[in-house]
Amino acid sequence: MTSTSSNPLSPAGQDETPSVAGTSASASGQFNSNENGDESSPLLSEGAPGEDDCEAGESSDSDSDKDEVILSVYWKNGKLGAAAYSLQNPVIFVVNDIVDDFLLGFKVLQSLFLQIQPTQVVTCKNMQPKFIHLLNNLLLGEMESRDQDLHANLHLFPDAEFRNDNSLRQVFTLRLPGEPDEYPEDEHKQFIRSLIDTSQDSMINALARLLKYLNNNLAWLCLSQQENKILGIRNMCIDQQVWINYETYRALQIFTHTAHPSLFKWTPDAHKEGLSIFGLFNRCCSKLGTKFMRTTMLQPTTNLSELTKRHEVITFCMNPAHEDVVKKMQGCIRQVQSISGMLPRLLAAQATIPQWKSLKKTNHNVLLLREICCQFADGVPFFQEAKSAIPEALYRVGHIMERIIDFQTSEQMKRFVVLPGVDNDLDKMKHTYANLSEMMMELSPLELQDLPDYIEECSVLFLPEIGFLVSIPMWKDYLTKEEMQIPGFKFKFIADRLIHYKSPRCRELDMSLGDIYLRISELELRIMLRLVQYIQQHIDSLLDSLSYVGELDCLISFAEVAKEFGYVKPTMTSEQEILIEKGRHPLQECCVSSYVPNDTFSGKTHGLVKILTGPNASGKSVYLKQVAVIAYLAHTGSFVPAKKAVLGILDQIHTRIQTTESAASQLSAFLIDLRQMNTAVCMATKSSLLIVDEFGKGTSEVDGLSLLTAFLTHLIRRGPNNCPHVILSTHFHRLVDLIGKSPLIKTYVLEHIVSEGELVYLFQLKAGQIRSSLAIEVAKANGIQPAQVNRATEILNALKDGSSITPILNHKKMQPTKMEEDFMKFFCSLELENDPNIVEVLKTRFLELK
Ligand SMILES: Nc1ncnc2c1ncn2[C@@H]1O[C@H](COP(=O)(O)OP(=O)(O)OP(=O)(O)O)[C@@H](O)[C@H]1O
Repeated sequence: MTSTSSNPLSPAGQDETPSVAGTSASASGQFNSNENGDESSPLLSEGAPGEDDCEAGESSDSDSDKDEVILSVYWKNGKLGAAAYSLQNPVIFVVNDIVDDFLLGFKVLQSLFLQIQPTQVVTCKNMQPKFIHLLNNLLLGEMESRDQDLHANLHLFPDAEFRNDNSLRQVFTLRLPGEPDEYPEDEHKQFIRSLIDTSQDSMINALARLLKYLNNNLAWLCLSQQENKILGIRNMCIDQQVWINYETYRALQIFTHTAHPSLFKWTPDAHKEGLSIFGLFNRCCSKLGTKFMRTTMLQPTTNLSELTKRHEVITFCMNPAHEDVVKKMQGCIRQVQSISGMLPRLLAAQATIPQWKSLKKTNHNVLLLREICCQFADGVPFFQEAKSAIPEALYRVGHIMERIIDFQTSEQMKRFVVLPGVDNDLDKMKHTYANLSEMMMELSPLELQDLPDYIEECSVLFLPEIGFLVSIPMWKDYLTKEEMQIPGFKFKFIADRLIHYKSPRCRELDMSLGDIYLRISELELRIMLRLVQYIQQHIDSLLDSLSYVGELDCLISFAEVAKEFGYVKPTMTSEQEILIEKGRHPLQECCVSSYVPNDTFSGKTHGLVKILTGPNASGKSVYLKQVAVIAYLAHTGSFVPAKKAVLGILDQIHTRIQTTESAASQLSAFLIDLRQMNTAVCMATKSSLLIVDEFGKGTSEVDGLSLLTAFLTHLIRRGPNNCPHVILSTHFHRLVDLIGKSPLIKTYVLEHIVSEGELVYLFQLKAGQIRSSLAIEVAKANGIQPAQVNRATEILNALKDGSSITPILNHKKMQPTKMEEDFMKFFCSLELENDPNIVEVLKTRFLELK
């Protein structure tokens, strides 16, 4: 893999990172601490060193090995953010928020550990127990390999310290050596914002806590406050994952949230998916599949074997001979439900009957799916995995549930009812309980014998918790309290003109059988608890199986889209190349009547830097996005919209396409552009793809052109072995001349023809370069007023010739009036030479005309 996939915190990792061109010098890690030992750059500007407020014990061993790597992680709402620092490479690395959760096995957290190999971990103690448990285990593994004590290294801090506002404030206390000392507060904040994306809540929380931890442990870490030991801050890639930031996701329309159109359904969170890649691909038939697809799209992978595995499933599902099998699989998947929501209730033995039913149905269908997968295991490793991903133990779980729960009666009684044959005592009690009515019928005549003669009828009944009662219809319309008293019988209550009494016989029955219902319920509850305990042992297997089902659903969905739109399987290689034949933009091709496909060849032999020019609206942006989307899709395991695609594994996809100004970012549009460009140039390796659409248009042409030239020159100077794939479009036609010649650069235009002043777009990419964006022709074709088009043409011609341009306000006067024309004619007819009265003559004639 590429250099970024190694531990970036190692000193070697630092060396491999290129130095930075552009604004953010500190991000390069090339700065040294303040040479004068000036106290104006402390490690952190706030907080008292030497104390630590964490709950776990701290190692205060000042002689400890100083190869300390501190990782701070924060996980909330399914998003993990992290920040890390090592003493040997004193740069902070941040990992922007990324989807990770226990259903996905916290894969991101695990690869972060493998990559960073932290010696200290800082996190919030209110994280889910599963998260803390995993951290413990990971750290334990790490510590075992280093022969260190676990508890000295896991630091849990209260939740209150991870509040976004406080965290951001803490982050702004960070002073970096690249920043001028005299920066006022606002500019300092803007400087920090230009380095990291402050909208990434989890990352900011993790970073803030890391800074606080470092600040409180200066002495222990052998850092002096005078010495600035944080030399920079950089974004970090996670191993086996393609680095893509949120701006790129937005620019490529991977996800698009639009507010819900229904006024009734409107809430601040009511979003629905707009036109997006996710929307196009999501044909999953279960929530698990949709969730898996979202995660897959948020975690494009560089793992070749994983991608090959996904491709094989898609190929299988696209085969017309397997249509029925796929339908059967989908039938099962539809019945599978995500049980994570019901888990707390289930494990607390409080699951409702519908929840038990859904658990049983889910388990049953997961096993059916396993059987289908096993039938086709030969040649499809993903199906082979079904055996281990869906363990046989689940058969037993299903069998036990079926054997124990009487679903039909449970539904009627709205409580957990156990089937006969599970417990002898229970069966006996139920038998007695079932025979109670017969017994009570036999008792009624006996009770009537003991009653006064004026009472002609009675019955015996049983009420749970009250016990046995004699029920007598009212023998008079109105009965006084005294009249209701019957010797030997104790009055209980009246309901529906029936008076209920406790007789001596009832009291005896209460003693022997009265709590039978309660005992039955208690025994059934105990059986349920045992069942829950058993299920709990297999819950992880069930959750793993659900993740397998989600993945299968997602891959079937990929296959359906690939089939419908004619996508092909990309060949993934470890070479530095992107070879796409007749590529298409998956969304754009659905929006135009006929889409023109285009090729993309990038690599050492084809050139790594492509500069695209073309008239406005000739298809440059669409082409750039098309390449990025195809490259991106290939790393999700999906097929791609092209005739043929061979793609070298990419470690990062950067784009500078769309500027989303937001109040939250508090950066101007141009600063956002700069940050995106700077991040790309700093991070990109030879295996990265940079897509740049019209960088520099947010400032003056000269400034924009200069910056773009500088960024590009920096990348090209890295040579064929280190230059990333760069595809950029620009209206700065002098760019190519300014950069100079290099075999790495190839120039392209999007074909068009101008016929009789009319511009016709062909959208076909061809080698070449244009010198004009034909904006005036575009304006004409798009209904701009002829007067404005003419004036624009006039100015353009004047600029080309270098002649002067008459300001628009004087322009009208340029058109001579009739009087002026007459005057000019008269003027031309004069013999001017040697006429001393010429001025007087002219004046007189002018006044005459006026
Ligand atoms: N390959 C294509 N086939 C068919 N239509 C296309 C193709 N590419 C682009 N178009 C159409 O052209 C329109 C303009 O494309 P695009 O926005 O990419 O132009 P542009 O060159 O980037 O323009 P500008 O320089 O003004 O930003 C698209 O909205 C789409 O309708």
